[in-house]
Amino acid sequence: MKSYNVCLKDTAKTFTKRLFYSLFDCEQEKAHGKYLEKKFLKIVSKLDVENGEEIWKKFKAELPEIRKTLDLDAIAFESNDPASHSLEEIYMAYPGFHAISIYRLSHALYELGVHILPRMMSEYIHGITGVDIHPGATIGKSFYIDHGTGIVIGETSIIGENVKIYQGVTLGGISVSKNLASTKRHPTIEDNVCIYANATILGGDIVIGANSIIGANVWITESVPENSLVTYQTEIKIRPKKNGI
Ligand SMILES: CC(=O)OC[C@H](N)C(=O)O
Repeated sequence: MKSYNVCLKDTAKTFTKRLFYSLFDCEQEKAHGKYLEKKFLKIVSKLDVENGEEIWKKFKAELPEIRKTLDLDAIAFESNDPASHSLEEIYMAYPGFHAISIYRLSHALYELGVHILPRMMSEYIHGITGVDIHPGATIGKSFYIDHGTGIVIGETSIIGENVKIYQGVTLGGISVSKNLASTKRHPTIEDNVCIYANATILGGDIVIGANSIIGANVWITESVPENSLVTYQTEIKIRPKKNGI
């Protein structure tokens, strides 16, 4: 029987947690720098990834740029959410910001050709926040997720700059079949689009044009031109209660 090194899940969890801490906290960076390298090399060698040391060097060199991009995300959170009181609150308490942080770190590793560790990192943050962003997705600058929970962003999604999404949004595939593995299966969202709660947007050819607003609960399987407002009509009846009902 083949054995799988599943206890690496714990190692990947601690690695991801400390990587996040050290990205934003200089003291933590000093405390964990060596630890992170050691754990990274341990994980990738157990996962049969070649050139671990070279990958770590390249990844480390990308961290300052990732930090700058995340600082822009944090500003997007603070300037879009009327419920936030400071930038510090975003770093300390926002699940959406935690999720985009781990996504940007995992995406960098994915782009360096590492596959299982980035997926373990995204599953770690998925477990904490309910936000499931595949490390292969492409997400532009100043991305804002409000009320991050129940969100799914598929592997081949492409998201432009200044995009805002709310809880329950799915950017998914219209059909799921193994032979679609190397095709674009998930939508493209252009710059400045806002997608409200529980909208489901499906299909690799689907483009949501720039500056559009996608209303809550819509189900979209066709492209939307720039500057559109897409809403879902439902009929709600309100009447006085009769005999207690
Ligand atoms: C998000 C989504 O469409 O998932 C379905 C499948 N895992 C795929 O990547 O196509």
